[in-house]
Formats: sequence, structure tokens, C-alpha cells
Amino acid sequence: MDLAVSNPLYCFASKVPGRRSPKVGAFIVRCSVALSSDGAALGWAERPWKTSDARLVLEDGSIWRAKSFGASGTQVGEVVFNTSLTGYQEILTDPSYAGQFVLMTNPHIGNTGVNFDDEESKQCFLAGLVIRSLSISTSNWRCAETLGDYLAERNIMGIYDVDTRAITRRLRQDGSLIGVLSTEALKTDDELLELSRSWDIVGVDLISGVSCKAPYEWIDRTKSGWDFNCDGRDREDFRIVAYDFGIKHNILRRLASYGCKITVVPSMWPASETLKMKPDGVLFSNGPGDPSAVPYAVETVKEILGKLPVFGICMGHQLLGQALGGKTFKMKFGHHGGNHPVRNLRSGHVEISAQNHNYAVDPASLPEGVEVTHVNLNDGSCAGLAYPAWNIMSLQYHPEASPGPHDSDYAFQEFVELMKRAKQNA
Ligand SMILES: NC(=O)CC[C@H](N)C(=O)O
Repeated sequence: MDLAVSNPLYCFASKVPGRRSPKVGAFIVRCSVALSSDGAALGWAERPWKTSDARLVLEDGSIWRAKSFGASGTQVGEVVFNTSLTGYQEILTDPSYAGQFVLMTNPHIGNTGVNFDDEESKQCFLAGLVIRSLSISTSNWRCAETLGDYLAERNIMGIYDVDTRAITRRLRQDGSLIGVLSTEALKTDDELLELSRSWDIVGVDLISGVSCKAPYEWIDRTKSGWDFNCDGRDREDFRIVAYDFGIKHNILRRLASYGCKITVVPSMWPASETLKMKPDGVLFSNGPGDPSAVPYAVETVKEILGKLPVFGICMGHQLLGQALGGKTFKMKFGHHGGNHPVRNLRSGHVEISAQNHNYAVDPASLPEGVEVTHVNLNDGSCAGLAYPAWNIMSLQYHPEASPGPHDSDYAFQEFVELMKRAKQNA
């Protein structure tokens, strides 16, 4: 991928240093080289600016022309829209987006670049990024590189100059759609459409592809700016086993800041091994895909329930729901964004939360005694559960994120209290 082609201004700023006016000429030459493979074959005129070179083909037959950035090639995935105004780096590195194209409804993306602090995992697992307008310059004191360079290095496709409002309206009306993103001009629309219609995300185990391969210890805490609540700094009062179904790093950092010593284990780590480790509590993390496609994880949760205090986040919450005897279902277009209002039914408070899920627990399917503790105020869906008799709590959204900015952080304190009480009563 020639980044000079993906964004001419990056080219002027960094790729051809030291020459002013001849840069335009240099760019034209590079552009013609990059277009010569597919573009020339199609008889496209060569132009000294970026022209549409990518297509997003949706399974409903619609074709959206766009300009590419990041990697090139052909990629299939489920298209979901995210209503966060920023936080795109956390979104790119959230493993729960594996297999999905994230379309940002905020039209302007990339202006703060990417930095060293906001990574939520070691990799970008999502299928690609769809945006309206790619910022032509980056300006932020933490910025380490541009969004385009970052995606290209990680081989992730992105497109811009596409009507994200129209696509979002379609997704809201018809539900999530499978799409194929391609920069390969020689692939026909019909071929791409066929690919989108022959691929599915439902029923696929995606967590085993993003989970760690072996257990490891986690020690990092959040930086001092987050020291408003927790008094666990420099202490390790609780030992936790955290199941990595695609865990976001800030969950681990927040738990460490609340005084937890954490062992992260792979998704297939046997419950018997966890029980042998005698932790004070177990965390079931967020993770991508369909909770019904991972019955082994539900079994693990079942074996641990009632024996140790547990906290489930997002995928972890859905697995808990199933392990308690409830059902999960696929939502029409899910919840993805940093501006979802949630009501805590115990306190009556409303939290502004970060969310990323396509599945939900059906509260009507849950056995008696299981309490719905939180409700998403946009659609009334279940956003949190508790089963106090067994020291169980769970949230469908992300208390470690900071969109409110810290409205939901108290959940970690509650988990610590749960472990403290269980320890005292043991
Ligand atoms: N963030 C998550 O854990 C996502 C949960 C689940 N994979 C869903 O899409 O509903």
C-alpha cells in the first residue's frame, strides 16, 4: 500500500521531505504507479488527487464507492455503527469488534492521531473502519502517528468519503448487514456480493481467536488521573482470575488499581484449575461474537458459579445469563457508542456508558431470584444482572471506559465489596 496515494497531505508532510513545489510532481508519479495495476486496466484517468478506489458491497445489494486508507485488499465482515464522538483508538483495539467493520457516525475522525496510551489490546482485531471524513492533519500532544499509518502497519482496511449517514439509516432500518470491502478493481460487484452472502458471523466461536494462549500475571494500574475512587494503590488485597475472552486492558488496569492481583487465563482454561488456584473472585471478560457459539465457556461459568464471587462484563455478562438458565438473542443493530444512557435500578442513577454488543440477555428467560440491576434507557434492554445469594454481578456495558467520564466505575468497587464480604463470611 502506497500511503502517498492514501492521503496526499501525509505525503507532502512526511514522505517527501526537503522539496517544496516539486512534491506535486513527485506525487503524480507515485500515484500513477499505484494506479497502474488495476486502474490502468479499467481505463481510469490518472489524477493528481485521491479518487474513489474502494467499494463497500452490502449483502442487500447496495454498493458504496469510497476512498481507501490503511491496508488494501478484500475483506468481509459485519457492518455496525458506533456513535462515539471519539475514542477511535480504543474501538480499533477492542477485541470484541473481531469480524466487524466499525462505521463511525461522527463525521470527522483521525484528528488526534493515535498514541501509546489508548491501546485496549495488543492488536486490531476488527475487519475494517468506515468513516465520512479522514482528518487531513493530526494535532494532539500525545499523538505518535497518523491514523492512516497506524492502520496500514496493522494491515487493517479503512475507507472514507462514503455516506455514513445513509449507511447508518439502512442499518437502523434493516438491522446489521454483512459487507465486503475491496480495493481490488478487478473483482466484480457480483463476486463481492456473493462473498457477502456466503459469510456469516452468527454461530461462530470468535473468542478463541482473540484470547491469550497461556496464563499471565497483570500488574499495570491506571495512571494517577484515575485515582478518584479506588484506594487499592500499592496494595494487593484480592486475588482474581480473569478469563480472557478478548479482554480490554483497562478492565485489568482498573481491577489492579482497586487492589487486585490478577492472573489472566485463556478462554478454554478449565474451571477446575481456577478453583484450585483459590482466588477471591473471578472476572469473565468482554469478547467478540455470538455467546451461543461458545458452549464450553458457558460450562466453565456454570462450574464456578456459587463457589466464588464473579463479575461478568459484556460477553461475560451474556455467558453468565446463559449459565444461570437464561437465553441470549441477537439484537437488530446492537449498541455501539460512548453515549448510551443506562439506569441503575438500585440507586435510580443514570449513567452515560460505553457499549459494544450485538447480543443481549432476555430477562424474561431468567429464573426467579436473578435481579435485573440495570436497564438501557434507549430501548429498555437488560444492561446488568445480579444474583446476590451466589455473589454474582454483571454488566452488559463497559465500566472501565470513560465516556461519562467515570459514571460506571463504581462497579469495580462493588465487585471488591462482594469479594470482601465473601471473605469475611468464609
Ligand atoms: N463487548 C462485548 O463483549 C461484545 C459481546 C458480544 N460479543 C456481542 O456482540 O454482543
